[in-house]
Amino acid sequence: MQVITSYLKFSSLPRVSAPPAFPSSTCQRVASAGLHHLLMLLNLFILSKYVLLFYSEDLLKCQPNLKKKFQFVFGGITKAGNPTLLNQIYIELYITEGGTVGVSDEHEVRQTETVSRKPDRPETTIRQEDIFKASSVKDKPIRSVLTKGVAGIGKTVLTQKFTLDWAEDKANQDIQFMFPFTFRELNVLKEKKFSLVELVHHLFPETKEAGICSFEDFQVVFIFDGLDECRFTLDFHKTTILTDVTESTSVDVLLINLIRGKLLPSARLWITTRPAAANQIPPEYVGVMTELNGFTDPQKEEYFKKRFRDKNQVTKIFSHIKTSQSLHIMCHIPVFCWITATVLEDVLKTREGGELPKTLTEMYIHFLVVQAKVKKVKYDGGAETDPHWSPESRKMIESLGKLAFDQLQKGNLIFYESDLTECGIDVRAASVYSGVFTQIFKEERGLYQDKVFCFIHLSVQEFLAALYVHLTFINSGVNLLEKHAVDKALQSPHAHLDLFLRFLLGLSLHTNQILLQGLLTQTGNSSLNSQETVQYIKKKLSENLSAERSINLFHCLNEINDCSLWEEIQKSLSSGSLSQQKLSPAQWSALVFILLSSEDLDVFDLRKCSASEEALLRLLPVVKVTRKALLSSCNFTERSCKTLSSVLSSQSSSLRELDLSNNDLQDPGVKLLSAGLENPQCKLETLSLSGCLITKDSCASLASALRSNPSHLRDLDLSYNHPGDSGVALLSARLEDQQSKLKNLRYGRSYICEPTPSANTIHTKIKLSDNNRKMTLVKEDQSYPDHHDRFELPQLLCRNGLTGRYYWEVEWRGKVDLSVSYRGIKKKGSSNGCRFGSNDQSWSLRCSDDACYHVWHNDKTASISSSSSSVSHRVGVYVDCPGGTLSFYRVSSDTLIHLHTFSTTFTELLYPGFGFWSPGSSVSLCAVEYE
Ligand SMILES: Nc1ncnc2c1ncn2[C@@H]1O[C@H](COP(=O)(O)OP(=O)(O)OP(=O)(O)O)[C@@H](O)[C@H]1O
Repeated sequence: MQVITSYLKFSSLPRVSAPPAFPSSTCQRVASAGLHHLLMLLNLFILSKYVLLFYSEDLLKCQPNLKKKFQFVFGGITKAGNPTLLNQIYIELYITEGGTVGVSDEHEVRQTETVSRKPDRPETTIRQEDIFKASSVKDKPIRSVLTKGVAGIGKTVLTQKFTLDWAEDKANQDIQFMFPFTFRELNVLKEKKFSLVELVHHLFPETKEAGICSFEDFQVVFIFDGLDECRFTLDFHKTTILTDVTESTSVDVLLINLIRGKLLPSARLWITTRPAAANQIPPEYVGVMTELNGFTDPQKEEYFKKRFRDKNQVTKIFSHIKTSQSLHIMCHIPVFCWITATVLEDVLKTREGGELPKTLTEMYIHFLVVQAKVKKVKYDGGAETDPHWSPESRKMIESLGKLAFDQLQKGNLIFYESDLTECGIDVRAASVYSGVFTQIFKEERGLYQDKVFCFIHLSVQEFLAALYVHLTFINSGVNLLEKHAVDKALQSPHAHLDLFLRFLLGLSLHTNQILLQGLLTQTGNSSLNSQETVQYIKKKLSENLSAERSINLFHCLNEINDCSLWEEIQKSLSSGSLSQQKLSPAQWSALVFILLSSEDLDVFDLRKCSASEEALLRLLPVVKVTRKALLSSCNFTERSCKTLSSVLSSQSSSLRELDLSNNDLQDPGVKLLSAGLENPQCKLETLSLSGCLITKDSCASLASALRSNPSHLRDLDLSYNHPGDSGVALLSARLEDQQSKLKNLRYGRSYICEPTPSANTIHTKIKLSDNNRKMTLVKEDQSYPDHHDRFELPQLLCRNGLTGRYYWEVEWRGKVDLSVSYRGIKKKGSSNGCRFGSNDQSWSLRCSDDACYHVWHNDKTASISSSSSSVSHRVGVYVDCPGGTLSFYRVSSDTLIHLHTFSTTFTELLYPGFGFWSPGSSVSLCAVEYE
């Protein structure tokens, strides 16, 4: 074989047996060679051609085996029933490039790089057959791809399709060998020793039969599916370097060296994993990171069309799914489509309408019930109306549950006969079990031709394991988990108890226990008390968990219908514990998934999560289902306008009120937005564009949009902009139009109020005059009665508690503070706790004749840029309490020039306040006219 290989090196090797073209280099050499040489070259060419034919035939032997192995999927396979062809049910999956390898302490620098590069790079999608041709890596071939995806998103099916397309000559014809491994298979070889060549021969015996012992000269692809299931410790630090493909060692050493690129460096690798286990591979060995994002809405429908060929049945089932938002959303994950299809097929057969499953646990309970029914009717000869749980089937679930739990604890996903016996499952009956509960338990021919077993999908094992823990506690009071289930899941190294925890929590709900009536002979307290668990989860969420772990805990809260979920997600996002830049696209979609399936989101306040464009784009599906979106002061640009415009023109959008105030949208942004507004589908009723730096051009596009679609918008707020007289005229014409619904138009200065100084807080040396509208710091004490609220510093609060939006204007002299403050600001003493702007209770613009303007909050200051700070003595203050903004403007010949905006969340009632620094300094409240 060595000789053959060296000849193969000489020419380029086509994978199929087509005769190779006479190499052009050979032709050139022929021209210049003598006869002797000519004959020699001819011999060599014929020999190489012969070898290629011979070898290609061997290569071809591998393909049919792979084809045979991968043409079916488990979903729907029954031993007695019809196998499902992968090509028949396959839906093209949406793979995105990007995402980061999980948290890994050793490679922080590299990770920071990856993360910080990410926002500039738009996500690109890749087709399955192009997985080694990612667009982000153009300059060199991609050696390794790591694909992350949550449980059941379709990683295995994807690798299967990739292999099948190759084996069927449909794609990637430059690859000569493809070796698809699963970590499940490899785990079984944990104790054995192999060289790489022996390992390939062992798992792909056809390569051994063909005598193929060397792969250096071929384009070889290794696929390793399910890194999360890996039971080896992959220690990249300590494992010795191995370069010899014929040297025997343990499988983990082979794997590590393949991944490092030391062993068979020419090979390409594709590894798939659930996200939490991705960090087992150091980022430097990952050429490209990709993520699987599940089905889009049309793909969900396509799935059901392919699954049920009867059109009526598809329409019936799919319209059922659509009646439950959470179910429809859940079907974004393919395995739930499969389970849903199985469940609904049964539900619709037995009863029309009725409650549809909403959570994962509910869905799997229904699935189990369906299996019990099938067993009863198909195998036990029972009638449809008989109770579906019998003492035998109860016993069977208990035994399968024990097996699932014991093996999950040990990290085993493949079992031997001895494991079954240990759980009280009769080995002889095992085949009956797999025949009966075919969709739960399947029998596979193992590597040594002995029988091995596994559950039809890992999630089914996770569900049955949780059910077993629950049953044991209810029946005997024994808690099989030595510690709190949440801790146990959080401490499991590759998050392999995450789904288990979700199911366990789900089973603690009484409503779910009812669904299991007949299997559970009694309902009762589960090992987890829902309320205590909610508190415990919230505590854990406040600790520094990885995004994956936090997201699983959100799923858990959802599973027990906890209504504070949205609040918790907001908290994590706004506190930075779930840092928005670090969330991968799939993690964002997981958050959206949780939010949409759990909450009735009437009002959505983006600022409570993160006031940014990035967050808006990620959470857009949430914006679409809310009635009122508060998006003020979020640093939006034109990009957001374009996206929001598409939401406005979407028929399915529920949005009726949109607050975009205090974003620098400017005219191009508003133009984009107007395109959405003019769409007849747009049903927006209230739009606020206050303080968006817009001019008469925006008014023109808005007026034109309102002419095209006059039937919905009622309130339009354009205050604090520069519409000019012509802009105002254009929009005022819409107010007068009979057809138009527009009733309220705000522009110019709006929300005007006049603060009233509070006599109880005013410092004794501040004199009130001009009907209490002028305040001056004087040298003499004024005669105010004693009051515990009186400031000991020369300042005062006004009486007006602010809750909405307000604007006031003042004329000032000397050195003064124009402030807003919570009422609780300290009054006594002269420390920072009392002075406006020097604490977290108050915000202040300090104006002084000589030092221009400075803003102050919490003892931190910033000066205002010189271009806008040429001092005028008239200042406008605009506060938007719900929007969390406080803006200051310089007023110059009736124009507002923006000085500064504080963006925050006001947690208490605000009060206007004024402070004075030098005797003679004064503030006068101005009368402002509505425009
Ligand atoms: N592209 C697809 N088209 C149609 N059905 C799919 C597709 N991907 C997955 N499915 C369905 O979902 C099931 C689960 O998919 P798969 O086993 O590939 O998920 P996974 O991501 O490997 O899950 P896990 O991490 O739990 O191992 C499949 O058996 C199949 O029924």
